[in-house]
Amino acid sequence: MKTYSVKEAYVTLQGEGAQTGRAAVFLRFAGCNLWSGLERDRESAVCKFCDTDFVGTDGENGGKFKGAEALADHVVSVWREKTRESVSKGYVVCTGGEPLLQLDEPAINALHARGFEVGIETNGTLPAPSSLDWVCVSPKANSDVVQLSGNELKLVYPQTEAEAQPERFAALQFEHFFLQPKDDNRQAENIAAAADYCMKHPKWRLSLQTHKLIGLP
Ligand SMILES: C[S@@+](CC[C@H](N)C(=O)[O-])C[C@H]1O[C@@H](n2cnc3c(N)ncnc32)[C@H](O)[C@@H]1O
Ligand SMILES: Nc1nc2[nH]cc(C(=O)O)c2c(=O)[nH]1
Ligand code: SF4
Ligand SMILES: [Mg+2]
Repeated sequence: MKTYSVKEAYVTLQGEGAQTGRAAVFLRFAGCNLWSGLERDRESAVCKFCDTDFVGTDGENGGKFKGAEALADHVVSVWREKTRESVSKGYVVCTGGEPLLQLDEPAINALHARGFEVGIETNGTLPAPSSLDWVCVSPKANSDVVQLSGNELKLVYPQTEAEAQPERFAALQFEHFFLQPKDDNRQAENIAAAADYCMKHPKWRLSLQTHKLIGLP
């Protein structure tokens, strides 16, 4: 039976993109294919600006889960701990790390069977199962994006590489196109640059990481 490694799982409000403000279980899988997660490897990683600790299984409600049923039961218990609505109205956002290294059809089916809608945050380097209810792809420079359709494309901005410019993605099959200012030591300039791009190219909308503004995880 497959074991799923989960860094943490908690109820918060989706802070980013078109589902901003919606209560969800954030199910953060351990591990990523574009960075080891160790600070000593950051500068040599493909993805250098990650704002997330996805190493290990030691976070809030983290752990190793044997099989899709155990994983989905755990998500139910996290949802019930916080939320006054039944699981049949539940929403789970699978993230990481890179969730598609682990999230598979049996896990999605088990979450659906318990009544959850299932969303994903992915870097797009692995194909997303078509049974997902919401697919957010966030392409990274120097990676091969294979998931070229979905609900929203959310590009961290700016990325200097030519291949990671918004123009490269604007014709792909997504309902929503977002620029999300890169959270680093140039945050103010990054927000201004993203806002300016969205004004000049109205196909794109600004995605602020609103959870960070109000102190939510
Ligand atoms: C931590 S990632 C996990 C999911 C997946 N690995 C991915 O990159 O899409 C979740 C979201 O945070 C975004 N993100 C990561 N670091 C960021 C940063 N420093 N500033 C803004 N957004 C960031 C990612 O681009 C992605 O949309
Ligand atoms: N509140 C909140 N919203 C988010 N949207 C995407 C996130 C992620 O790290 O995948 C994230 C996150 O970490 N927290
Ligand atoms: S791909 Fe996603 S999880 Fe992996 S290092 Fe980049 S932002 Fe972080
Ligand atoms: Mg995050």
